[in-house]
Amino acid sequence: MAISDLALIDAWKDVLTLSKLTAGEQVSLLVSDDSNPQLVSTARIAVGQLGGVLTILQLPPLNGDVALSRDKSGYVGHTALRGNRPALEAMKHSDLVIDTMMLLFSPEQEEILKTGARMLLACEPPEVMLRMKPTLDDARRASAGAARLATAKTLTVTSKAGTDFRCAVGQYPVLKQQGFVDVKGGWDHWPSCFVATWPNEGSCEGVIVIDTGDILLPFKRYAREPIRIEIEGGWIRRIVGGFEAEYLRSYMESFNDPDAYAMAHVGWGLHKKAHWTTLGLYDREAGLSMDARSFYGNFLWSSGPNTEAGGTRDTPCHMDIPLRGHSLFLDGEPMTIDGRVIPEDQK
Ligand SMILES: O=c1ccc(O)c[nH]1
Repeated sequence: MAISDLALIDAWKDVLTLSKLTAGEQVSLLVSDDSNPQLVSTARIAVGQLGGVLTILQLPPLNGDVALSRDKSGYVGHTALRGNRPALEAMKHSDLVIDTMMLLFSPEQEEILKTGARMLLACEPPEVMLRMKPTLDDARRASAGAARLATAKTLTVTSKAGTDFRCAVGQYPVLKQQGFVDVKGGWDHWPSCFVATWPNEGSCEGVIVIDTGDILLPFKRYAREPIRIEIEGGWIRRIVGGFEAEYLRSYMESFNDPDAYAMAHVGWGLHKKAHWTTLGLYDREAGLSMDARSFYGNFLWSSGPNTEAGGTRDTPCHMDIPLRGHSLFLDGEPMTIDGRVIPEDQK
């Protein structure tokens, strides 16, 4: 449903203010051919009204001929920034980068963040961004989850459908997503609210069962039957089931890249305005489905790249799989039980 430019300009101003944009700061707005025009035009006005010094970087599209879908998260890491020194330097000299193109999982993103620039990814449909506009309350919940995750040594997950998974954590940083970026060198994504980390290398063991109705991204489909993922030593070894399992296997095989099978981030959703149901109501090409990644109490696990965590696996194949009805424990303490968030400070 359409929203007014005025509403979106106001939302940008709120999110940029939460992101501590101050007058005189250098802001780069990264745009590509499939950036949402209303997002771009309203961001320009909001940055201007807050006194930011704006540079717009328009980069050509890439990967269209190698990706198997139009989803920006369906082929990650290799971006039009590779080899483009002027654009990279502009971003490295910025205080804030607004990314409507999707640099996530690229080595260039890490290079930019190391300079202290803050980065905000923004590429969902405008009305979704408005509905899920970040608040300080989202930040409070995400910070509480992240603080608990930062001291954890083990993460275990179970479900009535048969998930029985464990891993050690602590080797990699915590990923806290709250929808705005208020720290130097920080990265965030409007809209989102969840926490995660990458398991210690080689430590993931067990089974994850994707049940009927669970979501597979970037397929943007609800599974119509269970899929059993068998994990040993940090790697997905077998994907067992019927058609759904065959589809997933076949998609992952098409990348012809062993790193696609590495376990990547694991965590739980903390957004109260994100819905499991919206995926069924939207055209599949409309956005990334941050509702699915963020809905309150999900168990979000993923496969493939870990460059975002400072690792070296930069495979373009990245699955994000948010599951319902799971129980997630840190050192035996429940964060979720059957998909319900338990700690008071994350409510
Ligand atoms: O915002 C995001 C989007 C995808 C992902 O894997 C992590 N965070």
